[in-house]
Amino acid sequence: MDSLSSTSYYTPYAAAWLATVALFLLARRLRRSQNLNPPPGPKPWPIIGNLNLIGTLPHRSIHDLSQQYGEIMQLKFGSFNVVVGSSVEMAKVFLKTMDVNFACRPKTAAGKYTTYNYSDITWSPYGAYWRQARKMCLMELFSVKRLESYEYIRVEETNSLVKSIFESAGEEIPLKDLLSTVSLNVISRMVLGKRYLDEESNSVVSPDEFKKMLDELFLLNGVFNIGDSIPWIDFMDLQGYVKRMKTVSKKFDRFLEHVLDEHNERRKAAGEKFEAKDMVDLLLQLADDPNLDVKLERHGVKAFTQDLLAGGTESSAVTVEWAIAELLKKPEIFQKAIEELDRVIGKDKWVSEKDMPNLPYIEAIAKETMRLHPVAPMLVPRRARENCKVAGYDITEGTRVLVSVWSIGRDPKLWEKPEEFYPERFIGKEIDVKGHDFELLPFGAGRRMCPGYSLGLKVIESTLANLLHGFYWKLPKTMSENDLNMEEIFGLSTPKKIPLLTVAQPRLPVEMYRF
Ligand code: HEM
Repeated sequence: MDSLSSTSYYTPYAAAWLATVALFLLARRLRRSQNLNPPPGPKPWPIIGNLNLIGTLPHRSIHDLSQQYGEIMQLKFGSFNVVVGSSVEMAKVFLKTMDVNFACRPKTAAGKYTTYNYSDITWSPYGAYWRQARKMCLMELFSVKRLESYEYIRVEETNSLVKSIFESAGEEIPLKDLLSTVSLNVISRMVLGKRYLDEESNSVVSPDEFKKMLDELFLLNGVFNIGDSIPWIDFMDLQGYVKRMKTVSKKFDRFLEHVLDEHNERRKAAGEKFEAKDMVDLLLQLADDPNLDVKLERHGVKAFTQDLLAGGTESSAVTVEWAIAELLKKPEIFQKAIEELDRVIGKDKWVSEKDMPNLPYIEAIAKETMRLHPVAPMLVPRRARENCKVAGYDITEGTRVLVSVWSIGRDPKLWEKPEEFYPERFIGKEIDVKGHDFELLPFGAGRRMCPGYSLGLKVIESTLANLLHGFYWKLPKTMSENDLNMEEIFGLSTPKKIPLLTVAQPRLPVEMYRF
């Protein structure tokens, strides 16, 4: 009784006290924001901020704005500050000097609904769970030894790509479809232990359906979902994206449950003699490890597996499709590539991964493609963990940070005739794509840099080299170089808007295509 009466006695005082504290904090925040010196940027509208300035290709809208406001600018997306760095100097600050402050990701609907509530690698916040995930990538999943041990898979799958192109010689080929089949097969065999998605195998999802699921996942992870910027209208799901996220994530879950069950059954049956042969085996073993700093739960294993499948499939196929499209516009580059391949490899051999250091022109084509068509034109968004100053400007905690590698790749101060596809610009230059040279960052840099970059690079370079070695490439008869549409669509990756149709003719002796 006593306690009840004392509670009611104190309630008005507590409410008044709370209101005073809230007012004090609000006033302090206001005072502080008035004293801040934010990066330059367009004046935001109430509620929407600057969202009215962002078109269907956000990287292009943001590039145009940065031409006006400079190498560091601040936009407002709904109620969130978004800072964009679009020069080598700014990329260095965000991804190197102050990387630790920007190594977090914003909370987005995509992270919540498509990756088991941020349990994957890409969307998990900076902290012990994410650090452990990166350690697993470095030590286990993408170690040099592990990648080498899977080389035979990459060779077999490239051979089967070459064979299927050979069988369609002279016909119009939708190249990206074939390329994503190869990368899906490579990654599926490395991660899941087999081509789960063979037409014949009894998979719960058909290969076509799975590719559609991956496209949808990539798109939804990159779209500008209004609810992420204006949280109080999130529940309305005005663009219908959240509904689509929930649908695609249900489909993935059904598939991943099936994969994990099969792997666990095999593990149980093998008992003590069990040996991990693919990445899911490794992840399940890690999930059983009592010494892990942070427990890896079943949904974590599913989220990591999905990240590996998605990261490994789409990006390399998109890049190789862009490379061939650029070459079809400039046939003289084909000629130079062929000269190098004939001289270094010869017509009686296919290109192996070990040959790549001897093929500087092919490497240059790959780099030039990634300069003009980076898969993630503004990387994956980061989030400021604390207030800080960059270039004399104040960046407040929670600000979303984009690094426009798309703008850096087109910066006339760095590249002569930046819009021109000109692989020669890399010949004799020590610029690599591994996060050291900030003028070319297709995989990002720093703590959040792509953990799969060496696998991605191997797949891109050797697929491209063998496609150029094995075939002459032409546009369909009804098309000229000027008809070739080079527009892109925006998502987490940036593929060609209109998939490339092309015609291949074998270039090597017929017996070379019998595997
Ligand atoms: C052409 C190939 C690839 C390209 C261009 C690419 C590009 C990128 C980029 C730009 C990022 C964001 C980096 C940042 O925020 O600074 C990233 C992150 C990531 N990539 Fe890749 N990637 C490729 C291949 C792969 C492969 C093969 C895998 C795995 C099998 C993979 C898995 C990931 C993961 C898990 C992250 C998130 C890392 C984190 O947030 O800590 N990627 N990738």
